[in-house]
Amino acid sequence: MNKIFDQLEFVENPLYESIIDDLLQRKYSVIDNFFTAEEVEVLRNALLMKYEEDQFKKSAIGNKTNELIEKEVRGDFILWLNEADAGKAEEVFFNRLNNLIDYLNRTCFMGILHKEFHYAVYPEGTFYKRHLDTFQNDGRRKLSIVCYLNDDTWLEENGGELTIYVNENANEQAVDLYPLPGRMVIFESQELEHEVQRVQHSKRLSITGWLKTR
Ligand SMILES: O=C(O)CCC(=O)C(=O)O
Ligand SMILES: [Fe+2]
Repeated sequence: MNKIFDQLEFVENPLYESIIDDLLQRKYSVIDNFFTAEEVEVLRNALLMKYEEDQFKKSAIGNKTNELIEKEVRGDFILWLNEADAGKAEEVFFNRLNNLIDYLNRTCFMGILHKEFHYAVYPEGTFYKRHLDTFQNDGRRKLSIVCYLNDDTWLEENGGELTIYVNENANEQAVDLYPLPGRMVIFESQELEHEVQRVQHSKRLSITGWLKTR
């Protein structure tokens, strides 16, 4: 199909439009129920199976120092996803994300060419100290995306909030977001510092990733 038909077929998507509006206005967007309860359950089960099979690795931080210092910064365990040999669960995930990426590229000329995603498990007692995602020394990271895979028994006292630091009229404000199942948070990687508060009583499950240019 040629370009003109492509454009004629374009259908405005209200959800994606609201994400774009949020990003333009405040550099982050929170989308509850981006994934359905069933999709979250399937992804959570896939994550837990791999976690129990010991496929996860202790996360590292940009400048490799020693284990002790790393634990003081971030305590999660991760497993990178490979879209090329994704299972059924991850296929649903990538389809949904690719749709959003296509839309962003078409409507905002975002120029997103690459993406990288990993599963993450924050065991009880762990956290990720305040940082910018360019900490990982990757200037190509444009948008950070986090999708939460906890079950619906997740309680406020479990902590694990994602705190995003936003500047409003030169005042810094901390926005606390609970890792609720099906919730997706998307924010500007180069702009917003954020942290994961200490997780209590349970482990915190998610997929985190980046949309990248060039
Ligand atoms: O899990 C989250 O809410 C955020 C994770 C994060 O900041 C990161 O992996 O860089
Ligand atoms: Fe981060």
